[in-house]
Amino acid sequence: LSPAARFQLKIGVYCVLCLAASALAVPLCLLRHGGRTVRNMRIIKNIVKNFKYIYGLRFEATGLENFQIEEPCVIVSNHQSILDMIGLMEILPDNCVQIGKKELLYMGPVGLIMYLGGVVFINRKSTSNAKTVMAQVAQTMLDENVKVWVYPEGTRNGNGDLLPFKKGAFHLAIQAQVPVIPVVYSSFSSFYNPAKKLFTSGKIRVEVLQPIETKGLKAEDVTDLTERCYCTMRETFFRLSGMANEANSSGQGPQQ
Ligand SMILES: CCCCC/C=C\C/C=C\CCCCCCCC(=O)SCCNC(=O)CCNC(=O)[C@H](O)C(C)(C)COP(=O)(O)OP(=O)(O)OC[C@H]1O[C@@H](n2cnc3c(N)ncnc32)[C@H](O)[C@@H]1OP(=O)(O)O
Ligand SMILES: CCCCCCCC/C=C\CCCCCCCC(=O)OC[C@@H](O)COP(=O)(O)O
Repeated sequence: LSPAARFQLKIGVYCVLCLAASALAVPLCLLRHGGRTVRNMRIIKNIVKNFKYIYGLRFEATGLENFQIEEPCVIVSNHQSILDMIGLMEILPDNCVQIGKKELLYMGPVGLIMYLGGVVFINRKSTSNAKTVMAQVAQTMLDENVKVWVYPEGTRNGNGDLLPFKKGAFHLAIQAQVPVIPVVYSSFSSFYNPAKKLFTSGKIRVEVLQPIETKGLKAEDVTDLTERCYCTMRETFFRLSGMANEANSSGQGPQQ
């Protein structure tokens, strides 16, 4: 097989795996919990945690103790690829839902299992709709003691840097007055690069950073909080990826 064909095959197998595992997990979740609840995430996590063995991926996680807080929080992490879902499930704390684009809901069993796991779907093309949904999430996370995982770049980005952050996650944290916990995954580029049709086994370093408190912060502090988080995560990304010098280059660019 050519490298391109091998790459396509591995991605194809990943999609089939996700579809098949979701089709298996749907009845398990329905039988165990009867419907849509964050408790289904445990079932999903236990299944997805095995995917890494198929692809020879190894995770080295540090700072997991930073998840051990009683209150809800907003977890923000970098987003490089559809493979991030494996890294997400590797360290996902209990009672944690993700924010996802609404298009994911239409991926057959994969959409259904995300729905059953409590994923909150937003319409990225409508800021006002996304804001309304996020405001409801702020209330729910307090009422039900739920953590929320957001990809603040708002889209996948495998170019070896972080995209400027969108502000939704930080509005959410300030509205709910809960801490932000940044999580950074090292660059996949040494083992996964769609442009070069590269997809081999590899090691991913992941660091859960210390919570950033938001108590007392107001809407006008969102930009500053976003920038602080971005700078810390970008520095950590370069350090974990062995690209320490890059951290001194450009900072948080204009919002997209
Ligand atoms: C068993 C086997 C299973 C197999 C596998 C299957 C499933 C596994 C199960 C679960 C895994 C789920 C994994 C899900 C992954 C999902 C990944 C994604 O989909 S990423 C894409 C979606 N997510 C996001 O987009 C989040 C990040 N985006 C944002 O936060 C955005 O801010 C936004 C809320 C979407 C709005 O977008 P916009 O482009 O308009 O952003 P800006 O940030 O520039 O904001 C514009 C303007 O509005 C103000 N603003 C923003 N948000 C708010 C708010 N909540 N309240 C008030 N104001 C807000 C912002 O400040 C800007 O104004 P200003 O410039 O004046 O400051
Ligand atoms: C009957 C319908 C059949 C549909 C077939 C769908 C086949 C695809 C099956 C499995 C794919 C597994 C996806 C795992 C979920 C990962 C979520 C994810 O990473 O979404 C990307 C999103 O964050 C950002 O999207 P963009 O980068 O803006 O784009």
